[in-house]
Amino acid sequence: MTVSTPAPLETLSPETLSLTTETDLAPRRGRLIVFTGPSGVGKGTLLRALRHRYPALKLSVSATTRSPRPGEVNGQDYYFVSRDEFRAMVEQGELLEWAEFAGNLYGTPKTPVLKEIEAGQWVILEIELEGARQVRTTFPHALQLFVLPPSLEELESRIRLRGKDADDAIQRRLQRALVEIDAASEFDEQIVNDDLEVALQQLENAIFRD
Ligand SMILES: Nc1nc2c(ncn2[C@@H]2O[C@H](COP(=O)(O)OP(=O)(O)O)[C@@H](O)[C@H]2O)c(=O)[nH]1
Ligand SMILES: Nc1ncnc2c1ncn2[C@@H]1O[C@H](COP(=O)(O)OP(=O)(O)O)[C@@H](O)[C@H]1O
Repeated sequence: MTVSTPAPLETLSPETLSLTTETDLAPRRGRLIVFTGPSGVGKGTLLRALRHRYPALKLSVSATTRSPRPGEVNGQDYYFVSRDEFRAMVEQGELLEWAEFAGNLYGTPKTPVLKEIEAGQWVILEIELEGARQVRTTFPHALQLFVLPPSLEELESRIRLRGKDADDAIQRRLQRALVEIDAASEFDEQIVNDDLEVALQQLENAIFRD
C-alpha cells in the first residue's frame, strides 16, 4: 500500500492551504512571520481578515503593561500584566523579545511560540520595530513584513477615528511612527495599506508565495 506523503507546505497554494485541516499538513515545517507597522496603520484589521481566510495561521498573544482598550479581552488580545509582573517575565527569560513602546512594555511569551513552531505551525508576531529587530537576530529566517500608511495624514486620521487612545498617547504614537516608517526598508517586504483588499492580497502573496 503506497502512503502518499503530504506536500511540503511551501508548495501548497493559498486555496489549498485554506481548505486543508491542520492534521493533513503534518509533518510540516513551522514558520515565524513578523508583522510590524505604526500604530493605527491597520495591522489588526489586516490580520483579522487574513486569519478569517486562513484559520490555520496562529497569532501570538503578547504580554503588555498597557491598559485594555474597550472590548479587549485578557488572554485573547493581550496578557495584561503589571510592570512588576512584566519585569519578572523578562528576568525569568520567558520572553522571546520585548520593548517599551509609547510608555508601555510589550513582549512575546516564548514558550507558546516555540511550541507552535515545533508543531509545524505558522505563527505571526504583531510587534513593533525594536522587537522585530531582536527577532531578526534570533530568528534570521523569519519573514518580516512592514505595513505603511498611504500618508501621515491618513495615519493620523485613522488613529483618531479609531477613538481608542487618549490624545497624549496619539501624539506619542504619531511621533514614533516617523521613526518606524523610516526603518521600513529593513523589512523583507513593505505593504501600503491604502485599499484594504489590495493590501490583504499583497499580504497573502507575501506569506504564501515563497
Ligand atoms: N516588541 C513588541 N511589540 C508589540 C508586542 N505586542 C504588540 N506590540 C506592538 O506594540 C505597539 C502598540 O500596540 P497597541 O498598544 O496594541 O497599539 P496599536 O498598534 O495601535 O494597535 C504596536 O506596534 C504593536 O505591534 C510584543 O509582544 N512585542
Ligand atoms: N485600508 C484602510 N482604509 C481605511 N481605514 C482603515 C484601513 N485599515 C484599517 N483601517 C482603520 O484604521 C484604524 C486602525 O486600524 P487597526 O487595525 O486598529 O490598526 P493597528 O492595529 O495597526 O493599530 C481602524 O479604525 C481601522 O478600521
